[in-house]
Amino acid sequence: MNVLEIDQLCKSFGDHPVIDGLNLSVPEHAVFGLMGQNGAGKTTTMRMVLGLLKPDSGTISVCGERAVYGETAANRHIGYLPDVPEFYAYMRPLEYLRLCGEITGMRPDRLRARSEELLQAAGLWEARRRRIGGFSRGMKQRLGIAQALLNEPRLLICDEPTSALDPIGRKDILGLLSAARGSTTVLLSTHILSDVERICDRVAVLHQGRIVLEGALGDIRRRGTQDGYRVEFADDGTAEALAACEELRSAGAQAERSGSAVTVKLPAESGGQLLIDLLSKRQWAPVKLERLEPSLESLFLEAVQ
Ligand SMILES: Nc1ncnc2c1ncn2[C@@H]1O[C@H](COP(=O)(O)OP(=O)(O)OP(=O)(O)O)[C@@H](O)[C@H]1O
Repeated sequence: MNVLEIDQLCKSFGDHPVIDGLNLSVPEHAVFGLMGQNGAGKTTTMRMVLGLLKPDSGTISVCGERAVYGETAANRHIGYLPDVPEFYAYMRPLEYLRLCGEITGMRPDRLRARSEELLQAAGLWEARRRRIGGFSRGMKQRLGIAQALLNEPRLLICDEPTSALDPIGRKDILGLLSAARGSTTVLLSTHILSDVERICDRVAVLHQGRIVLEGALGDIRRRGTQDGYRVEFADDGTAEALAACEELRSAGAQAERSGSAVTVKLPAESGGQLLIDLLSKRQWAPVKLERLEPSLESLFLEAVQ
């Protein structure tokens, strides 16, 4: 079942179309990375899912329930972590969670148990007597996740949750989001590709208002239009000869030499056979031949160019 379904969504600001026929399905229990350049419309999309912004057209369903601008009914399925969560600085974490739980009508015994459990999971139990005003950005982000998970939402939406954090803070947040996948579905917007590679099982790239690339991370890698190899020789001369080889160029390949190794990028349809045939015909025996996994960065750049 899909926790989130977006169908033909459009949104313009003035005469500037930001979202232009967006379709997106987020399956249950995925950690789904919504990628896009600055200004691609990731936050705009999330605000429409939360009913905070009115789409010009199109539909959004959360757990089968229509999300409507200005109405909060579909939001009971959603936990939301904004990029910079705001807190009352004078409060302590348990007080803050109690306030949030009371606002949404949680039962007092359930609220207490859930708050304690989430503070432990977020690594904030030791800090439970400190005021939030003295928390680091990473601690605030972890408290934000605890708060967003309080009501056991089916969908946790996080808007660039790691962008302001140092590597340790990032690792903590990614660990928490990854652990949350057992109990919820995580939709995470980001332009940090290494974060996506670390925790997401599905990704979508938003560009010019639409999804231009979408799927499971492994499938997307296989779908790249270039097939890369690294060929290493015992000497620089053979590497130079391969890099300059006319047959590679006429097959639409790119070759780049570094010392005695050559990186060859072949069009996907020609496959590695072309390279193997060439090495055998010229009797250029490599000491090492490896296939390169396309990086998410190269796939992302290919999708948005
Ligand atoms: N309320 C608004 N009024 C006018 N233009 C807006 C408004 N909100 C967003 N925009 C414009 O819509 C476009 C998409 O913005 P949005 O914040 O959704 O992008 P984003 O993908 O989240 O970017 P970033 O990664 O930089 O946060 C931008 O050009 C932005 O200037």
